[in-house]
Amino acid sequence: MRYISTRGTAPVLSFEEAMLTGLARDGGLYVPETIPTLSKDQIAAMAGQSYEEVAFTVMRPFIGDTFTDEEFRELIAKAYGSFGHVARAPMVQLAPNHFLLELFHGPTLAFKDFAMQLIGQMFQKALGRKGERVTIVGATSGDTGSAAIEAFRGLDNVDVFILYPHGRVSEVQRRQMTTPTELNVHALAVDGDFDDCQARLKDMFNDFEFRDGVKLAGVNSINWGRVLAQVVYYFSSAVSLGAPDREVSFTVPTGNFGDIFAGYIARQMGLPIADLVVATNQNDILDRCLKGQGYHKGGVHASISPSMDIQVSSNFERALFDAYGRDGAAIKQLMDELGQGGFDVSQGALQALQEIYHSGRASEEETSATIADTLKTSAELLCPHSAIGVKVANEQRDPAIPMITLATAHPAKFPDAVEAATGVRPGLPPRMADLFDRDERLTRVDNDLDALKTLIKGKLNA
Ligand SMILES: Cc1ncc(COP(=O)(O)O)c(C=O)c1O
Ligand SMILES: N[C@@H](CCOP(=O)(O)O)C(=O)O
Repeated sequence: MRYISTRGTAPVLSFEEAMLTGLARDGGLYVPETIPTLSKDQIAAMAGQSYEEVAFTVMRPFIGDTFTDEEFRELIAKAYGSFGHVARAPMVQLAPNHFLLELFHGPTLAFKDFAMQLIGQMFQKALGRKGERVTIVGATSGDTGSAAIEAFRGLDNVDVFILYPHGRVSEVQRRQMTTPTELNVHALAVDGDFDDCQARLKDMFNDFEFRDGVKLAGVNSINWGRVLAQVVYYFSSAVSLGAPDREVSFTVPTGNFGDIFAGYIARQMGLPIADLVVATNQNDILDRCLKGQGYHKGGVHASISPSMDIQVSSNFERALFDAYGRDGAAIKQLMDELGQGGFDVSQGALQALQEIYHSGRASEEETSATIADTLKTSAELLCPHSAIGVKVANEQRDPAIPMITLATAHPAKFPDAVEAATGVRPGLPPRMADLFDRDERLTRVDNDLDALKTLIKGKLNA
């Protein structure tokens, strides 16, 4: 299996190389050269299997000879062993033919744990045998950072720096990043929004002297391994509702487009998915674009679903790459235009996108109302991101086709928004009960590439 860049001019890499490289050297994102498919029988055989067995079947064709089967099974087992639910990704029913896929039973209570726990294991194995050390820099609107710090804290071969927007993540998210005591992990509070953090991260990857000097690696969904691990729960949930003999649809609360893109990959692999619905908050650039209004940046507005406060949606580049017939030069041109403020999508590419993705948005009021309604009608306490999914799914779903809405975080990560909507303050699980008593360690830093590079180099040399 070989990996190519969405901008067409970076070296073609193996899975291991793509995983450890992060952003392609031409500024693009790595994608598999071809998408392997699973037969109907292979998908049907997943019924009744453990999450770990499904994970092995789904991911194995993508990893080439990076790990032996035995090694890969062991890494998967270690990754999901710490999850708080035996099913790993259980489902509950909200209404006839509407299901909620709970992706928040991992160690940091968000869907990011599914990929990050595995990436942590894969990095450790791959770097350990090469005898190499890398510097991971990540950008977060709250959940990627906490999941990455949890997955990599204390590991031998990595130093981790997480850039988060100062004052724009929930207190639980911030404390998950700032309270671990292991000295190889660092939380950096940037004076800016998430788009600024992600832009500075990509600047670092595009600064080859810095990149090569610190051996930069990435664990955002820039990294193909992140997307790959998220493909698995599309299979496990669809099969439990009757796939491959029955079609299902998915609604996905969306920001950086990694999670919904994983759904698209599942569909390309042969999973019968009728609709893939993108659900955004008031930062609705993706909804507007998919409705034919072009991709034009506005400001990022802080919301009660802070993890989705994103305008420059990194993985949309992967979706555009396929919609433009895998024309790397066309994608480079669009991304250059995005740097100047935005671009219009060609008619053919828009049609290709609309054949795959539907979309909707939820305002702040609609998000709160959905949290309250869902508690009343289904006794389910939603986080604001999941509520956006449920609101959009309710509007768009075909009652004849099972709809699976992804619940991307535990409500206790966003207690203020949930309490304001319902009067109920969700509590953290007992293992995190002392989160608010722990000391915090963070560094404030300007939204400035040189300041960040100096800070990171200084900490590495300390
Ligand atoms: C809780 C939560 N929901 C949804 C999203 C959106 O996921 P994606 O960025 O993969 O679109 C994120 C962050 O990315 C998140 O943290
Ligand atoms: N919502 C994310 C934003 C980063 O997304 P990623 O999937 O590219 O890591 C977060 O919580 O940080």
